[in-house]
Amino acid sequence: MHTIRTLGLLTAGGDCQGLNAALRAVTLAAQRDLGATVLGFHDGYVGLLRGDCRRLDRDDVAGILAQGGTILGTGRGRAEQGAALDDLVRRSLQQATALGLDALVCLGGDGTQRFARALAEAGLRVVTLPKTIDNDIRGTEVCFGFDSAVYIATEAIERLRTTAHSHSRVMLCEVMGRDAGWIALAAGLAGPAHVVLIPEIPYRTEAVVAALQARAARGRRYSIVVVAEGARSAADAAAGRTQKHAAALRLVDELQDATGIETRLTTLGYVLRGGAPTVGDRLLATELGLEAVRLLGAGVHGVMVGQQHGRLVPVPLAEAGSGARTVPPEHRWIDALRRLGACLGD
Ligand SMILES: Nc1ncnc2c1ncn2[C@@H]1O[C@H](COP(=O)(O)OP(=O)(O)OP(=O)(O)O)[C@@H](O)[C@H]1O
Ligand SMILES: O=P(O)(O)OC[C@H]1O[C@](O)(CO)[C@@H](O)[C@@H]1O
Ligand SMILES: [Mg+2]
Repeated sequence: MHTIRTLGLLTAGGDCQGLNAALRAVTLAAQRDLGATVLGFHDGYVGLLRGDCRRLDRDDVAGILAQGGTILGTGRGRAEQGAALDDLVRRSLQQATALGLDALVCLGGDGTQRFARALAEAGLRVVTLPKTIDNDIRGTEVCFGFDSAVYIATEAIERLRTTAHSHSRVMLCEVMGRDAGWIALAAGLAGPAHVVLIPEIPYRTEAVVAALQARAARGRRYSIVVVAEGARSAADAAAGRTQKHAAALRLVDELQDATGIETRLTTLGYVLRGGAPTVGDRLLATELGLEAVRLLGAGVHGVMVGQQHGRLVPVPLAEAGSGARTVPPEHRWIDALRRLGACLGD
Protein backbone atom coordinates (compact mmCIF):
# COMPACT_ATOMS: atom_id res chain seq x y z
CA MET A 1 0.00 0.00 0.00
CA HIS A 2 1.23 3.46 -0.94
CA THR A 3 1.45 5.97 1.91
CA ILE A 4 -0.77 9.01 1.40
CA ARG A 5 -0.80 11.07 4.58
CA THR A 6 -2.30 14.24 3.14
CA LEU A 7 -4.69 14.17 0.21
CA GLY A 8 -5.84 17.30 -1.66
CA LEU A 9 -9.28 17.44 -3.23
CA LEU A 10 -10.83 20.00 -5.61
CA THR A 11 -13.66 20.56 -8.08
CA ALA A 12 -12.93 22.60 -11.24
CA GLY A 13 -14.83 23.73 -14.35
CA GLY A 14 -18.63 24.08 -14.41
CA ASP A 15 -20.53 22.42 -11.60
CA CYS A 16 -22.89 19.48 -12.03
CA GLN A 17 -24.89 17.01 -9.97
CA GLY A 18 -22.89 14.34 -8.15
CA LEU A 19 -19.87 16.46 -7.19
CA ASN A 20 -20.75 16.34 -3.48
CA ALA A 21 -21.42 12.61 -3.64
CA ALA A 22 -17.91 12.13 -5.06
CA LEU A 23 -16.33 14.50 -2.49
CA ARG A 24 -18.02 12.51 0.28
CA ALA A 25 -16.81 9.16 -1.07
CA VAL A 26 -13.21 10.35 -1.51
CA THR A 27 -13.11 11.94 1.94
CA LEU A 28 -14.59 8.96 3.79
CA ALA A 29 -12.46 6.38 1.95
CA ALA A 30 -9.25 8.43 2.24
CA GLN A 31 -9.73 8.65 6.00
CA ARG A 32 -10.85 5.07 6.52
CA ASP A 33 -8.68 3.16 4.03
CA LEU A 34 -5.56 5.34 3.86
CA GLY A 35 -5.70 7.07 7.24
CA ALA A 36 -5.14 10.31 5.32
CA THR A 37 -5.94 13.91 6.20
CA VAL A 38 -8.06 15.47 3.45
CA LEU A 39 -7.62 19.10 2.39
CA GLY A 40 -10.39 20.56 0.23
CA PHE A 41 -9.31 23.44 -2.04
CA HIS A 42 -11.79 26.21 -2.72
CA ASP A 43 -12.99 27.21 -6.21
CA GLY A 44 -10.93 24.78 -8.26
CA TYR A 45 -7.29 25.22 -9.22
CA VAL A 46 -7.38 28.82 -7.99
CA GLY A 47 -7.64 27.44 -4.45
CA LEU A 48 -4.59 25.25 -5.03
CA LEU A 49 -2.61 28.17 -6.48
CA ARG A 50 -3.41 30.33 -3.47
CA GLY A 51 -3.21 27.59 -0.87
CA ASP A 52 -6.84 28.39 -0.07
CA CYS A 53 -8.15 25.21 1.52
CA ARG A 54 -9.77 23.65 4.56
CA ARG A 55 -9.61 20.29 6.26
CA LEU A 56 -12.48 17.94 5.38
CA ASP A 57 -13.62 15.49 8.04
CA ARG A 58 -16.52 13.05 8.37
CA ASP A 59 -18.75 15.81 9.72
CA ASP A 60 -18.03 18.08 6.74
CA VAL A 61 -19.34 15.53 4.26
CA ALA A 62 -22.25 14.27 6.35
CA GLY A 63 -25.58 14.74 4.57
CA ILE A 64 -24.13 15.99 1.28
CA LEU A 65 -24.60 12.89 -0.88
CA ALA A 66 -27.77 14.20 -2.52
CA GLN A 67 -26.91 17.90 -2.35
CA GLY A 68 -26.52 19.82 -5.63
CA GLY A 69 -23.48 21.97 -6.48
CA THR A 70 -20.14 21.52 -4.73
CA ILE A 71 -19.41 22.35 -1.10
CA LEU A 72 -15.87 23.39 -2.14
CA GLY A 73 -16.96 25.83 -4.83
CA THR A 74 -15.61 25.56 -8.34
CA GLY A 75 -14.11 27.83 -10.96
CA ARG A 76 -12.53 28.14 -14.34
CA GLY A 77 -9.52 30.01 -13.00
CA ARG A 78 -10.32 33.21 -14.87
CA ALA A 79 -8.42 35.22 -12.24
CA GLU A 80 -5.29 33.52 -13.52
CA GLN A 81 -5.98 34.08 -17.21
CA GLY A 82 -2.94 35.15 -19.15
CA ALA A 83 -0.45 33.34 -16.90
CA ALA A 84 1.72 30.78 -18.69
CA LEU A 85 0.86 27.13 -18.04
CA ASP A 86 4.41 26.38 -16.84
CA ASP A 87 4.17 29.17 -14.31
CA LEU A 88 0.77 27.99 -13.01
CA VAL A 89 2.08 24.44 -12.68
CA ARG A 90 5.23 25.58 -10.85
CA ARG A 91 3.24 27.72 -8.41
CA SER A 92 0.69 24.95 -7.83
CA LEU A 93 3.45 22.47 -7.04
CA GLN A 94 5.06 24.94 -4.63
CA GLN A 95 1.77 25.19 -2.74
CA ALA A 96 1.32 21.42 -2.79
CA THR A 97 4.78 20.98 -1.29
CA ALA A 98 4.23 23.71 1.30
CA LEU A 99 0.99 22.02 2.40
CA GLY A 100 2.62 18.57 2.46
CA LEU A 101 0.26 17.09 -0.17
CA ASP A 102 1.11 13.50 -1.07
CA ALA A 103 -1.58 13.35 -3.78
CA LEU A 104 -4.41 15.32 -5.33
CA VAL A 105 -7.85 14.23 -6.56
CA CYS A 106 -9.42 16.59 -9.14
CA LEU A 107 -13.06 16.43 -10.18
CA GLY A 108 -13.70 18.15 -13.49
CA GLY A 109 -14.20 18.26 -17.23
CA ASP A 110 -11.74 18.18 -20.11
CA GLY A 111 -9.92 21.38 -19.08
CA THR A 112 -9.50 20.01 -15.56
CA GLN A 113 -8.04 16.80 -16.98
CA ARG A 114 -5.55 18.83 -19.03
CA PHE A 115 -4.24 20.83 -16.09
CA ALA A 116 -4.16 17.65 -13.98
CA ARG A 117 -2.02 16.07 -16.67
CA ALA A 118 0.41 19.01 -16.54
CA LEU A 119 0.59 18.70 -12.72
CA ALA A 120 1.17 14.94 -13.01
CA GLU A 121 3.92 15.42 -15.58
CA ALA A 122 5.57 17.90 -13.21
CA GLY A 123 5.68 15.21 -10.52
CA LEU A 124 2.48 15.48 -8.45
CA ARG A 125 0.48 12.29 -7.80
CA VAL A 126 -2.89 13.05 -9.37
CA VAL A 127 -6.06 11.06 -9.95
CA THR A 128 -9.10 12.67 -11.56
CA LEU A 129 -12.81 11.93 -11.90
CA PRO A 130 -14.94 12.80 -14.97
CA LYS A 131 -17.75 15.22 -14.23
CA THR A 132 -19.88 17.07 -16.73
CA ILE A 133 -23.50 17.12 -17.76
CA ASP A 134 -22.22 17.25 -21.37
CA ASN A 135 -20.88 13.66 -21.08
CA ASP A 136 -18.06 14.52 -23.46
CA ILE A 137 -14.88 13.45 -21.69
CA ARG A 138 -12.65 11.03 -23.57
CA GLY A 139 -11.79 7.66 -22.08
CA THR A 140 -15.10 7.14 -20.31
CA GLU A 141 -18.55 6.13 -21.53
CA VAL A 142 -20.26 8.19 -18.90
CA CYS A 143 -19.60 11.19 -16.67
CA PHE A 144 -21.54 12.01 -13.54
CA GLY A 145 -24.02 14.85 -14.01
CA PHE A 146 -25.20 13.53 -17.36
CA ASP A 147 -27.97 11.30 -16.05
CA SER A 148 -29.40 14.10 -13.91
CA ALA A 149 -29.29 16.60 -16.79
CA VAL A 150 -31.07 14.18 -19.12
CA TYR A 151 -33.68 13.50 -16.45
CA ILE A 152 -34.42 17.23 -16.09
CA ALA A 153 -34.48 17.81 -19.86
CA THR A 154 -36.83 14.87 -20.34
CA GLU A 155 -39.19 16.12 -17.68
CA ALA A 156 -39.16 19.56 -19.31
CA ILE A 157 -40.04 18.05 -22.70
CA GLU A 158 -43.00 16.23 -21.12
CA ARG A 159 -44.25 19.54 -19.74
CA LEU A 160 -43.68 21.33 -23.05
CA ARG A 161 -45.68 18.60 -24.78
CA THR A 162 -48.91 19.31 -22.91
CA THR A 163 -48.81 23.05 -23.44
CA ALA A 164 -47.71 22.59 -27.07
CA HIS A 165 -50.68 20.29 -27.63
CA SER A 166 -53.14 22.76 -26.06
CA HIS A 167 -51.96 25.58 -28.32
CA SER A 168 -51.05 23.60 -31.49
CA ARG A 169 -47.49 24.91 -31.37
CA VAL A 170 -43.97 23.96 -32.26
CA MET A 171 -41.83 24.01 -29.11
CA LEU A 172 -38.08 24.47 -29.40
CA CYS A 173 -36.22 23.28 -26.33
CA GLU A 174 -32.56 24.30 -26.11
CA VAL A 175 -30.33 22.11 -23.94
CA MET A 176 -26.66 22.53 -22.98
CA GLY A 177 -23.96 20.89 -25.06
CA ARG A 178 -21.35 23.19 -26.59
CA ASP A 179 -19.38 20.60 -28.51
CA ALA A 180 -21.37 17.40 -28.15
CA GLY A 181 -25.01 16.44 -28.55
CA TRP A 182 -25.27 13.71 -25.90
CA ILE A 183 -27.91 15.47 -23.77
CA ALA A 184 -30.02 16.40 -26.81
CA LEU A 185 -29.91 12.85 -28.16
CA ALA A 186 -30.79 11.16 -24.88
CA ALA A 187 -33.56 13.62 -23.99
CA GLY A 188 -34.78 13.49 -27.60
CA LEU A 189 -35.20 9.73 -27.29
CA ALA A 190 -36.71 9.79 -23.81
CA GLY A 191 -38.87 12.93 -24.21
CA PRO A 192 -39.60 12.15 -26.99
CA ALA A 193 -38.76 14.84 -29.54
CA HIS A 194 -39.66 14.90 -33.22
CA VAL A 195 -36.58 16.85 -34.32
CA VAL A 196 -33.17 16.67 -32.61
CA LEU A 197 -30.33 19.00 -33.67
CA ILE A 198 -26.79 18.35 -32.42
CA PRO A 199 -23.39 19.98 -33.15
CA GLU A 200 -22.13 16.82 -34.84
CA ILE A 201 -24.82 16.87 -37.56
CA PRO A 202 -25.08 20.30 -39.26
CA TYR A 203 -28.75 20.98 -39.97
CA ARG A 204 -30.62 22.39 -42.96
CA THR A 205 -33.60 24.55 -42.01
CA GLU A 206 -35.53 23.15 -45.01
CA ALA A 207 -35.19 19.62 -43.63
CA VAL A 208 -36.60 20.71 -40.26
CA VAL A 209 -39.43 22.63 -41.92
CA ALA A 210 -40.29 19.59 -44.07
CA ALA A 211 -40.42 17.35 -40.98
CA LEU A 212 -42.74 19.76 -39.14
CA GLN A 213 -45.00 20.17 -42.18
CA ALA A 214 -45.19 16.40 -42.61
CA ARG A 215 -46.32 16.03 -38.98
CA ALA A 216 -48.93 18.75 -39.40
CA ALA A 217 -50.15 17.03 -42.59
CA ARG A 218 -50.61 13.82 -40.56
CA GLY A 219 -52.91 15.76 -38.24
CA ARG A 220 -50.45 16.17 -35.36
CA ARG A 221 -51.28 19.26 -33.32
CA TYR A 222 -47.78 19.97 -32.06
CA SER A 223 -44.07 19.17 -32.45
CA ILE A 224 -41.08 19.17 -30.13
CA VAL A 225 -37.66 20.25 -31.44
CA VAL A 226 -34.66 19.68 -29.14
CA VAL A 227 -31.64 21.83 -30.02
CA ALA A 228 -28.20 21.50 -28.46
CA GLU A 229 -26.76 24.96 -27.70
CA GLY A 230 -23.80 24.19 -30.00
CA ALA A 231 -25.93 23.01 -32.96
CA ARG A 232 -24.90 24.60 -36.28
CA SER A 233 -26.53 25.09 -39.64
CA ALA A 234 -24.83 23.44 -42.61
CA ALA A 235 -23.86 26.92 -43.88
CA ASP A 236 -22.24 27.90 -40.56
CA ALA A 237 -20.47 24.55 -40.34
CA ALA A 238 -19.08 24.98 -43.88
CA ALA A 239 -17.82 28.47 -42.94
CA GLY A 240 -16.31 27.15 -39.69
CA ARG A 241 -18.66 29.29 -37.56
CA THR A 242 -19.87 28.09 -34.16
CA GLN A 243 -21.81 30.30 -31.82
CA LYS A 244 -23.63 29.01 -28.75
CA HIS A 245 -27.42 29.54 -28.89
CA ALA A 246 -27.31 30.74 -32.53
CA ALA A 247 -29.31 27.78 -33.87
CA ALA A 248 -32.21 28.03 -31.40
CA LEU A 249 -32.44 31.83 -31.59
CA ARG A 250 -32.55 31.79 -35.38
CA LEU A 251 -34.81 28.79 -35.79
CA VAL A 252 -37.61 30.12 -33.63
CA ASP A 253 -38.40 32.77 -36.27
CA GLU A 254 -37.33 30.79 -39.32
CA LEU A 255 -39.58 27.85 -38.47
CA GLN A 256 -42.60 30.00 -37.64
CA ASP A 257 -42.20 31.99 -40.88
CA ALA A 258 -41.75 28.89 -43.04
CA THR A 259 -44.47 26.69 -41.50
CA GLY A 260 -47.00 29.26 -40.36
CA ILE A 261 -47.20 27.35 -37.06
CA GLU A 262 -46.74 29.34 -33.83
CA THR A 263 -43.28 28.53 -32.49
CA ARG A 264 -41.89 29.16 -29.01
CA LEU A 265 -38.40 28.74 -27.50
CA THR A 266 -37.52 27.47 -24.03
CA THR A 267 -33.85 27.56 -22.97
CA LEU A 268 -33.14 25.09 -20.17
CA GLY A 269 -29.55 26.27 -19.61
CA TYR A 270 -28.28 26.08 -16.04
CA VAL A 271 -31.45 24.40 -14.78
CA LEU A 272 -29.87 21.23 -16.19
CA ARG A 273 -26.87 21.57 -13.86
CA GLY A 274 -28.70 22.41 -10.66
CA GLY A 275 -30.29 20.53 -7.80
CA ALA A 276 -30.03 16.98 -6.53
CA PRO A 277 -28.34 14.18 -8.50
CA THR A 278 -30.37 11.22 -9.75
CA VAL A 279 -29.85 7.83 -8.13
CA GLY A 280 -27.69 6.85 -11.13
CA ASP A 281 -25.38 9.85 -10.63
CA ARG A 282 -25.17 9.23 -6.86
CA LEU A 283 -24.03 5.66 -7.50
CA LEU A 284 -21.59 6.58 -10.27
CA ALA A 285 -20.00 9.51 -8.41
CA THR A 286 -19.68 7.42 -5.24
CA GLU A 287 -18.10 4.45 -7.01
CA LEU A 288 -15.69 6.67 -8.96
CA GLY A 289 -14.65 8.45 -5.76
CA LEU A 290 -13.97 5.18 -3.95
CA GLU A 291 -12.00 3.86 -6.91
CA ALA A 292 -9.81 7.00 -7.02
CA VAL A 293 -8.77 6.35 -3.41
CA ARG A 294 -8.20 2.64 -4.05
CA LEU A 295 -5.94 3.46 -7.01
CA LEU A 296 -3.92 5.99 -5.01
CA GLY A 297 -3.52 3.46 -2.21
CA ALA A 298 -2.25 0.94 -4.75
CA GLY A 299 0.30 3.45 -6.08
CA VAL A 300 -1.55 4.21 -9.32
CA HIS A 301 -1.71 7.88 -10.39
CA GLY A 302 -1.57 10.09 -13.49
CA VAL A 303 -4.97 8.69 -14.46
CA MET A 304 -8.68 9.52 -14.59
CA VAL A 305 -11.11 6.91 -13.29
CA GLY A 306 -13.36 6.13 -16.25
CA GLN A 307 -16.02 3.59 -17.07
CA GLN A 308 -15.57 1.35 -20.11
CA HIS A 309 -17.85 -1.56 -20.97
CA GLY A 310 -19.46 -1.13 -17.56
CA ARG A 311 -16.16 -1.52 -15.64
CA LEU A 312 -14.18 1.15 -13.79
CA VAL A 313 -10.78 1.61 -15.43
CA PRO A 314 -7.77 3.93 -15.02
CA VAL A 315 -7.50 6.13 -18.14
CA PRO A 316 -4.19 7.96 -18.82
CA LEU A 317 -4.65 11.71 -18.32
CA ALA A 318 -3.11 12.25 -21.76
CA GLU A 319 -6.21 10.59 -23.24
CA ALA A 320 -8.80 12.08 -20.87
CA GLY A 321 -7.61 15.63 -21.53
CA SER A 322 -7.22 15.32 -25.28
CA GLY A 323 -10.43 17.09 -26.35
CA ALA A 324 -14.18 16.63 -26.39
CA ARG A 325 -15.74 13.19 -26.96
CA THR A 326 -18.28 14.05 -29.62
CA VAL A 327 -21.08 11.74 -30.77
CA PRO A 328 -19.84 9.36 -33.50
CA PRO A 329 -22.08 9.41 -36.62
CA GLU A 330 -22.80 5.70 -36.26
CA HIS A 331 -23.86 5.93 -32.59
CA ARG A 332 -26.86 3.75 -31.77
CA TRP A 333 -28.85 6.69 -30.35
CA ILE A 334 -28.66 8.44 -33.74
CA ASP A 335 -29.79 5.25 -35.44
CA ALA A 336 -32.59 4.80 -32.89
CA LEU A 337 -33.95 8.30 -33.47
CA ARG A 338 -33.92 7.81 -37.24
CA ARG A 339 -35.70 4.44 -36.95
CA LEU A 340 -38.34 6.05 -34.74
CA GLY A 341 -38.97 8.62 -37.46
CA ALA A 342 -37.29 11.64 -35.85
CA CYS A 343 -35.57 14.27 -38.01
CA LEU A 344 -31.90 15.03 -37.26
CA GLY A 345 -31.84 18.06 -39.54
CA ASP A 346 -29.77 16.49 -42.33
N1 LIG B 1 -5.94 23.73 -22.10
C1 LIG B 1 -5.72 23.73 -20.80
N2 LIG B 1 -4.50 23.44 -20.31
C2 LIG B 1 -4.27 23.43 -18.99
N3 LIG B 1 -5.19 23.71 -18.05
C3 LIG B 1 -6.41 24.00 -18.47
C4 LIG B 1 -6.77 24.03 -19.85
N4 LIG B 1 -8.07 24.34 -19.94
C5 LIG B 1 -8.50 24.50 -18.69
N5 LIG B 1 -7.52 24.31 -17.80
C6 LIG B 1 -7.63 24.40 -16.33
O1 LIG B 1 -8.72 23.61 -15.89
C7 LIG B 1 -9.70 24.40 -15.24
C8 LIG B 1 -11.08 23.94 -15.60
O2 LIG B 1 -11.21 23.93 -17.02
P1 LIG B 1 -12.53 24.39 -17.76
O3 LIG B 1 -12.93 25.73 -17.25
O4 LIG B 1 -12.30 24.23 -19.22
O5 LIG B 1 -13.63 23.37 -17.23
P2 LIG B 1 -13.76 21.82 -17.47
O6 LIG B 1 -12.95 21.10 -16.48
O7 LIG B 1 -13.46 21.52 -18.91
O8 LIG B 1 -15.30 21.61 -17.14
P3 LIG B 1 -16.56 21.87 -18.10
O9 LIG B 1 -17.07 20.53 -18.43
O10 LIG B 1 -17.49 22.64 -17.27
O11 LIG B 1 -16.07 22.64 -19.30
C9 LIG B 1 -9.39 25.83 -15.69
O12 LIG B 1 -9.76 26.74 -14.70
C10 LIG B 1 -7.90 25.81 -15.90
O13 LIG B 1 -7.23 26.03 -14.68
O1 LIG C 1 -21.29 29.46 -18.14
P1 LIG C 1 -20.39 28.37 -17.66
O2 LIG C 1 -20.49 28.07 -16.21
O3 LIG C 1 -18.98 28.59 -18.12
O4 LIG C 1 -20.86 27.01 -18.32
C1 LIG C 1 -21.43 26.84 -19.58
C2 LIG C 1 -21.04 25.55 -20.19
O5 LIG C 1 -20.84 24.50 -19.25
C3 LIG C 1 -21.45 23.33 -19.69
O6 LIG C 1 -22.62 23.12 -19.02
C4 LIG C 1 -20.63 22.14 -19.34
O7 LIG C 1 -20.54 22.05 -17.93
C5 LIG C 1 -21.71 23.57 -21.18
O8 LIG C 1 -22.71 22.81 -21.77
C6 LIG C 1 -22.00 25.05 -21.21
O9 LIG C 1 -21.79 25.63 -22.45
MG1 LIG D 1 -14.49 22.04 -20.58
